[in-house]
Parts: sequence; structure tokens; C-alpha cells
Amino acid sequence: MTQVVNTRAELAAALPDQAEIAVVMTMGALHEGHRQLIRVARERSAFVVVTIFVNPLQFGPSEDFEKYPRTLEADLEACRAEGAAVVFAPGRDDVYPGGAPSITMNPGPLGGILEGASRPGHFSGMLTVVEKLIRLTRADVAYFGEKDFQQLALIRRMVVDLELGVEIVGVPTVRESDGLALSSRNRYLSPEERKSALALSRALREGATHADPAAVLAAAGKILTEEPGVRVDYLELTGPDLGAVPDDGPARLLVAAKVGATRLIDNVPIVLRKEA
Ligand SMILES: Nc1ncnc2c1ncn2[C@@H]1O[C@H](COP(=O)(O)OP(=O)(O)OP(=O)(O)O)[C@@H](O)[C@H]1O
Ligand SMILES: CC(C)(CO)[C@@H](O)C(=O)[O-]
Ligand code: BAL
Repeated sequence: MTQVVNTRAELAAALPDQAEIAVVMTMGALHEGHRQLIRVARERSAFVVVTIFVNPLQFGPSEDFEKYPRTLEADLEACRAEGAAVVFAPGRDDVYPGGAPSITMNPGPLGGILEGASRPGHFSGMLTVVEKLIRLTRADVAYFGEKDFQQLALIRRMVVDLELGVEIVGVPTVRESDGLALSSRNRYLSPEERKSALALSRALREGATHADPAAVLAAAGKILTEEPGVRVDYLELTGPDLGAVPDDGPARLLVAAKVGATRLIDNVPIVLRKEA
């Protein structure tokens, strides 16, 4: 039985004293990517809390907070089907009882690059709510998708730097059979735009067939520039922790682009090899 709670008092009353508590945080409009996070959490923990909250603090003034898809009934159905113990779907006042907080998280240098450069304030708002939700849910372990790779890296860093005492588990990106990374924002795409959006995953896949950094970026970049419906924000190769590109070994290839009015992100792991 899945219990649905809306206030922090109801949430506190629903949490167990003994069992391990796992949390999957979402902004709703649940898809197979979210469901995979819940399934992975359920494999280990009997008590999984799913949070559904469209956090105003992480949206810029010209971003899509108002039009972000809200599909609560279908989301609750998905949480029930995946065996969540509790769904916490708070209102704004339950998360920010004093109104917009005056003290927020500083994401540090890692928050200023890639997504952070394009979305000022986004990571501060994201970390602020994630820290709150970790405490409100009394989570022992929290699951996040690799689709939002920089978000995952920042959360790991926050948990270490602030000693939050919660385990963070990353879950590989779930894709459609044609490669498109599942995202709630895919709903914004027209059929034509959806075809263009496939260039992101195609570019990453093609890039990952190369082992030399320049060849990786050239191959991925070629596919993106050949797709007229896509405007690239960044295409970057980094270390596995978003640091410097290693000479060889694991790295990450990340892309962000606008398809029509919709901004999409994707990334893949990649293994670099020194040229002989
Ligand atoms: N395709 C996916 N595979 C695995 N995890 C995912 C996927 N899409 C989202 N997630 C994860 O689900 C959690 C909640 O994300 P969120 O509710 O923002 O969904 P989203 O699809 O990323 O939405 P948006 O399109 O707004 O970015 C995050 O940890 C996110 O990384
Ligand atoms: C982690 C999160 C739920 C915080 O609002 C959000 O950034 C998301 O859905 O990825
Ligand atoms: N999926 C990350 C949350 C956001 O784009 O605001």
C-alpha cells in the first residue's frame, strides 16, 4: 500500500523508526526513467519514499516553471505500481514555510560550468531543495539518474562537504528504443522536433566509438551541426567527475541543446585511450 502525504507532519508520521529509508526525488511527470530509479531503490530497501515537487527555486525567470507538466494522478499510479511506501507531494509552503529562503546552497566552482553556466541559480536552488528533502525524509540512501550528470556530481559533493550522512546512488540513463534519453521535457517536442532530438543521443553514441579526445568531439560535433533543428549549447568532454579530461581511461561526453523551444541534455560514459 502506498501512502500519499502532502505535509511535513504527515510525512514525519509515515516514516519508520527502524527500517532503512530510501528516497527518489522527482518533479513528477513520471516516466520509465523515474520508475527505474524506484525499482532499483526497491531492490535494496523495503521502504522507498518518492517525492514529487516542482521546485520553483531551481527555475530561472525565463524558464518553464509554469508550464512544467503536472500529472499527479498518473504519477501516483506509477508509484503504486512500483511499490513505493510513501509519496510525498508537498505544496510550496510545506517545503519553504517562510517563503523563499534567504539562505541557500552555494554549489561552488562545479556549479558554474556546463548547466550552471547556462542556468544561473539552477544548482543553488536544486541543492537547497535536495538537502531539505534528505532531511525531511530522513533518507539513508538517495537515488538519482545519470541523465542529470552534473546534478548527481554536485549532490555527491554536497553530501561529502556538508557531511549529510546519506548514501548517494547513481542510476544509468534509461532511453527509448531509438536512443532518446527519457525526460519529462520530451513531452514538449512536436513529432518533427522529436526526430531532431535524436541527434543528441546519436552524436554521443558516435563520439563514444572513438578513443582520442579530438576525434570524439569531431565525430559528435559533426552529427549535431548536420541537424538543422538542433542548436547546441555545449558539447564537452570531461573527466568522470566533470574535472579535467584524462589522458586515458574513463571520461564523460556531455551535450546540451535546444530543439525548438525545448532545452535537452544527455551524456554518456566514454573510455579514452592514448594513441600508440
Ligand atoms: N532517462 C532517465 N534515466 C534515469 N534517470 C532519470 C531519467 N530522467 C530523469 N531521471 C532522474 O529522475 C530524477 C528526477 O528527475 P526529473 O523529475 O527532473 O525528471 P526529468 O525527466 O529529468 O525532467 P526534466 O526533463 O525536467 O529534466 C532525477 O534523479 C533524474 O536524473
Ligand atoms: C533532484 C530534483 C528532484 C530536485 O528538485 C530535480 O532537480 C530533478 O528532478 O532532477
Ligand atoms: N532534471 C533536472 C531538473 C531541472 O531541469 O530543473
